Amino acid sequence: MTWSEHAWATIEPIYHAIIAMPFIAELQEGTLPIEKFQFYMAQDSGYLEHFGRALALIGARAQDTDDALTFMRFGEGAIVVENALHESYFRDFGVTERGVLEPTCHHYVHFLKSTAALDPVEVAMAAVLPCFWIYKEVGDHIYAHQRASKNPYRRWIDTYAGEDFATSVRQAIGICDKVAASTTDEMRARMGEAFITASRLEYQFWDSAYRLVRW
Ligand SMILES: Cc1ncc(CN)c(N)n1
Repeated sequence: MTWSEHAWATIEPIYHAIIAMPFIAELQEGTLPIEKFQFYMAQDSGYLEHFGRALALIGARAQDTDDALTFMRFGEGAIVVENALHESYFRDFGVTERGVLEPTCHHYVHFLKSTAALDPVEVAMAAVLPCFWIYKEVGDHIYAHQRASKNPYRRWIDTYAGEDFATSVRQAIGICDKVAASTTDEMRARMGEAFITASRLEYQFWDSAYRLVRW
């Protein structure tokens, strides 16, 4: 079993809890109240900026230059491509400003940035993996189960169910498996812990958007 297969098996209950969340079910049906999606969008815009910074930092710290380049490109993608996407979502969904990072987003981005800066780079790579992998699985799940012919959230769903994103996800998983294969059991366990923490925070991110949790 590869490191990533084992890691995914450990977060399977979290993933199932995520796809059972009202936020995801209502996104899929197109019935999610607009203010919950607006809250999510505004927080996610802040998230993506800091996620991009964390990815660039991991790129700078990666041992292998190909991996460094891949992570720098991930960072560019998060900041440039996804923020541009969010600008158009802001217009389409009537979000006027990003606002402050609310508690869950604040905690999540600071977990990612401190891990990227201070923990071994393998652990940092594992910490950002759920941001790729869970979104891919959730995007595929929603895409496969959607029934509404006119879903206002269709473009969002298509982004994460698309082939471009799938390619990045495969690359991120591949790099984690490669670095895991050449490190110690202790480091693999630390990678697993970081993967679980970020997966929990993915759950919290959607949950707090559904409940509109503010400071
Ligand atoms: C909170 C969060 N996590 C992950 C992704 C996907 N890059 C995202 N847009 N937002």
